[in-house]
Amino acid sequence: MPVNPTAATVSTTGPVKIVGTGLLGASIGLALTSVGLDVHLSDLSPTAQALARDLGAGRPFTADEPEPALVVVATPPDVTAAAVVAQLRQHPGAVVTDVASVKALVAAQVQAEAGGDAKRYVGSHPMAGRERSGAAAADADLFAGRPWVIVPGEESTPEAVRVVRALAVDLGAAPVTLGAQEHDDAVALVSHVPQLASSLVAARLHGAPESALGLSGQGLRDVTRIAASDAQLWSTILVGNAGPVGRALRALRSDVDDLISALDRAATHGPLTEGAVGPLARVIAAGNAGAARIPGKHGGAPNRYGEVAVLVPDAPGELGRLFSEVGEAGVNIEDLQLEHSAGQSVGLAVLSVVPAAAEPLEAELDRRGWRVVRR
Ligand SMILES: NC(=O)C1=CN([C@@H]2O[C@H](COP(=O)(O)OP(=O)(O)OC[C@H]3O[C@@H](n4cnc5c(N)ncnc54)[C@H](O)[C@@H]3O)[C@@H](O)[C@H]2O)C=CC1
Ligand SMILES: O=C(O)C(=O)Cc1ccc(O)cc1
Repeated sequence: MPVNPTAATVSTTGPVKIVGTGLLGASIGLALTSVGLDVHLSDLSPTAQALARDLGAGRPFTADEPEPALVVVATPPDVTAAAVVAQLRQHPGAVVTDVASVKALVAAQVQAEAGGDAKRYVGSHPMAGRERSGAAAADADLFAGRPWVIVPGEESTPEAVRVVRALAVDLGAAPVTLGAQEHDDAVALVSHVPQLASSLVAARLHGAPESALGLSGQGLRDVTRIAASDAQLWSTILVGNAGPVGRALRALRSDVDDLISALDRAATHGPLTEGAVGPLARVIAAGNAGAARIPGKHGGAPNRYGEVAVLVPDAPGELGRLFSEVGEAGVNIEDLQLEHSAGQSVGLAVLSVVPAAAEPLEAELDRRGWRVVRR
């Protein structure tokens, strides 16, 4: 589904230079080249740059290129401020933004080192990504419908802010303006602690017996999806937001301590002992209330795609047959997830389709004898 705007509707003017051509840089490059903008790529790793080029995210930056109007720095957070300052110096006519997941540290370093050039810098952070790094995982539609935080510096000009907001809008995102500290506190809660929670739960599975792992279901898969994230990138993000993440983790630890006390009471004195059930139920109920506040879940903003889950027999050709029948029903598969438990004779294919196609497709697959799972 084309979710990016056409060349006629974009207000970003090129050339756009992208420094750091991994997941984020290449995704931005793909989206911008798809609407006809001139995109120049630059990466410390020649191979990362060549891969982004080969995927169609732009062409390598060379010294004879026309000056960029906009530079997007998409490097890991620990080198982002230095890269921003270098780009401000190298391109005196360009607006420079970055997409790092931490903002206060980057803003402070840019302000300290860029001097008068800081007026052309505006920080930003698209709240979109994946648990995979590198250009190979890039997607032009990555930002569609996602918030994109704009963090103007103390000295940013209104024009520089306008240019960065326009980039977010042109990539299909919804710009949200926040201060650097406000941003860092928010992402500690909605992104950085969830990453750690996922990693902590998944880490407990290391060394678990196969017989236990064989019982894994969707709940465990949901909680551990982002445990596959890149360890080096995430360590850099977490130390870059150490204060807010540490505070949020302490609050979590206090809740965990309450749970352990209640469980210890139940383990020692029996499940019905006074003070055992209450704290456990309170945590689950508080979790219900918290989860209900996440936009996009439980009647919030609509998801980008509808999902149709179908049980597929574990036999040669069955998945192919499902794809052909979805095609015959006139529905395009936008994305696919396969869930398969060891030793089971069926797998679950979760097809992402445009929302309006989900229900009719379920009905059609039912009619054709497929076992549709309504979740
Ligand atoms: N991965 C995600 O889901 C998200 C990441 N971000 C932020 O985007 C930035 C990039 O992350 P990813 O694209 O995931 O990482 P990535 O690892 O896929 O790509 C980073 C690229 O930067 C290059 N690089 C490193 N140092 C450089 C330097 N000094 N100059 C030029 N290139 C350099 C690397 O060679 C690599 O190709 C990070 O700051 C991250 O916090 C923001 C939103 C989501
Ligand atoms: O995969 C997910 O669910 C994410 O939330 C991706 C993500 C990772 C890092 C960020 O700084 C922003 C977004």
